[in-house]
Amino acid sequence: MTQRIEVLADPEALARHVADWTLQLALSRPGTVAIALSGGSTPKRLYHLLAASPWRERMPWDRVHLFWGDERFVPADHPDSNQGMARGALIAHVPIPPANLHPVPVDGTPEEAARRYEAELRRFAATRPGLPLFDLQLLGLGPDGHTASLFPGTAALEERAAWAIAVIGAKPEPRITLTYPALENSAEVAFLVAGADKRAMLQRLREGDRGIPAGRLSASRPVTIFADRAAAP
Ligand SMILES: O=C(O)[C@H](O)[C@@H](O)[C@H](O)[C@H](O)COP(=O)(O)O
Repeated sequence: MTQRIEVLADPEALARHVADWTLQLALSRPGTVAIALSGGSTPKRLYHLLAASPWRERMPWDRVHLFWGDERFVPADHPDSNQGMARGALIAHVPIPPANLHPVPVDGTPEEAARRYEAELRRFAATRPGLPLFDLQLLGLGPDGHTASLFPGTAALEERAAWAIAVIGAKPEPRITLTYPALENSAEVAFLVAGADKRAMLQRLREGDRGIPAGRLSASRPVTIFADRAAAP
């Protein structure tokens, strides 16, 4: 993975910078703008900003399609839901058409819900021939080196065919995660990394350490890491 890093003073500066960057990216696309969101605490401020002035007014919401890189298998109104977090921080406050929302299903069994999400992704991909699945994949970095719900030592790390799979046993609740082939199928991949507790893992990510899940991503385009100074001194 080729990567570049941008270091911002603190989480607030990081969120503002990524909000500007996301806006520019969205405005540079002529058609649909497919963004896969991440869960976690770091992007929440970004989502709040995109729902506020001046980003809210400038984003081409009618062309933006939102997906999720991973989801906890809990109802959307559960405090742990990534969809719920994005709805509360962003979606409820912007004029995005409901048809442009592509949340991960959380009904039925996790395995079957993952298959339905995969089908949704493939349907969407078919509407943009010649383009990657996503324009932007936002990712976080866990303290154990995980990204999306690709956790160390899980079978999901080896999946090269399916785009979405269920991850059972890594966390108390089942997860549904996009796999490397889907995460890598994006024009831009951006990691948002903040806080001193991420320092060691960020160092490993920067070294391209394939011993951590985040380090195994091999995107065809350079990956951008947006970090705050606490994470990247
Ligand atoms: O739903 C999730 O848990 C994630 O998508 C996960 O991969 C997250 O991005 C990292 O754990 C970083 O989370 P923080 O931003 O909270 O550190």
